[in-house]
Amino acid sequence: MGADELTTGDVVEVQVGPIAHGGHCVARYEGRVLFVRHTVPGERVRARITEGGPGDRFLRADAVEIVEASPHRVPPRCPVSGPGGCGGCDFQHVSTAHQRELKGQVVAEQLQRLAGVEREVSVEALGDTDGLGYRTRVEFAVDGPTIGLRRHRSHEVQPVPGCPIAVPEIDTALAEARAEVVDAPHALDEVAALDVVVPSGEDDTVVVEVPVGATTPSIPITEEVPVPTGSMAMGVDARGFWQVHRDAPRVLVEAVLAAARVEPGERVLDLYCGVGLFSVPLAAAVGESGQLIAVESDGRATEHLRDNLAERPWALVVPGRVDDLFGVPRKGPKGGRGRGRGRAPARSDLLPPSADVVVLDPPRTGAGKGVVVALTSLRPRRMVYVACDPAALARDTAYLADLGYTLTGLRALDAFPMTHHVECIAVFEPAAAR
Ligand SMILES: C[S@@+](CC[C@H](N)C(=O)[O-])C[C@H]1O[C@@H](n2cnc3c(N)ncnc32)[C@H](O)[C@@H]1O
Repeated sequence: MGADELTTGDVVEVQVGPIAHGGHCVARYEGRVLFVRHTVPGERVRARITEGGPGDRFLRADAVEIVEASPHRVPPRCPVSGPGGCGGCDFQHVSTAHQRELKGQVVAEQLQRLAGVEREVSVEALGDTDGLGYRTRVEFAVDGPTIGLRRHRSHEVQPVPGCPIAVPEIDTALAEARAEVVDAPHALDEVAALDVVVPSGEDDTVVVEVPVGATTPSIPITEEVPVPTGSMAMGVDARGFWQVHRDAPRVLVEAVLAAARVEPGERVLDLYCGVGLFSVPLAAAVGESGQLIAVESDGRATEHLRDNLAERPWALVVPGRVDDLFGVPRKGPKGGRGRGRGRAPARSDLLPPSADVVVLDPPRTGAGKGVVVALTSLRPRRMVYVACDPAALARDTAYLADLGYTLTGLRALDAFPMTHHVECIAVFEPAAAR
């Protein structure tokens, strides 16, 4: 079969090359690039094309037969994780130690390619190393009486017997929901998803029924996070943003505090702060002679943030989008006259003219050039950038370098075992100050 004619459904034998960002490996078939899932670098596999055809820049494929296996291949711990199955995990077939090596290679490759930074990256396990039983939140998709998880790049629902990467309480809740549907087959007809949450600060599992075409009720819960001074109880919505790995809140707080090296009396910005996982301990670190400014755009998260910071009146909550508050124009839709085109909005007076330390934890898209420019204009002595997407981090690392801020520290945490996701904590300092 000629490479130019390859199309969805065809099966070809390929030698698998390096890991790429996104949970797949790169392979070539007569020069054409294939992104192959369910394989490991170095393997020889038969791969079925799952997306793409003649004229496409690359094709997506699943390894459906392993001709020569990698020594890092292990039997998947989940029966529905293979080709065509649940799209939640990318690396069930890879030893957890090698998963971390692969993620380290991806972070290093992104930094090298997008920012010209040469650095070996080793990814740290969070607590246990088997990569199972860690998720405290799972949103199950519902399709009529079927409860499951979405297939890869699809809306189809794959029924699941349970979720081995979730804490056991989640499987118990799933079994109860299933039993209910057996008794009443139409019970979930108006339900789009079941969001199951196991809050660390409460005894009971919370199951949120997400209705079809209607607003989901907001259900406040309490998370309890061990911190150096004891424990902090934080209010958050059951469906609001919260770190999914049961150990991630504690480990991330420790890592951010260690990276920020905040002194009493300093002014610290915590941007994209959610309900204040970092804001609360940072406010404690600056003390009442200092100032903590916490910025978050989500309305419900901001309400929780105010409550969570209530005992620290030197902490200022600024509701709104970081880009808007800094007067950074938003990008419009491609080629269109999108919102934000034209004159930039004015910078908000709520933001200070300078800061000692900036902590930022933006969503997957990263901060972007405009925000990075605004942050460097505050002349912080340190920026701590928490990133869930290594490509966005690498792109922003390049912008920061152009503006005189060098990457001086990096930790990568395996906060999402079995998936390709990785959490990075990067430290940037002014080049001249080093
Ligand atoms: C990755 S979460 C981090 C939250 C917090 N640091 C934590 O670990 O719990 C990113 C947060 O940024 C908020 N967000 C997204 N875009 C934003 C924007 N443009 N400006 C301000 N906040 C934003 C989201 O609502 C979310 O709470």
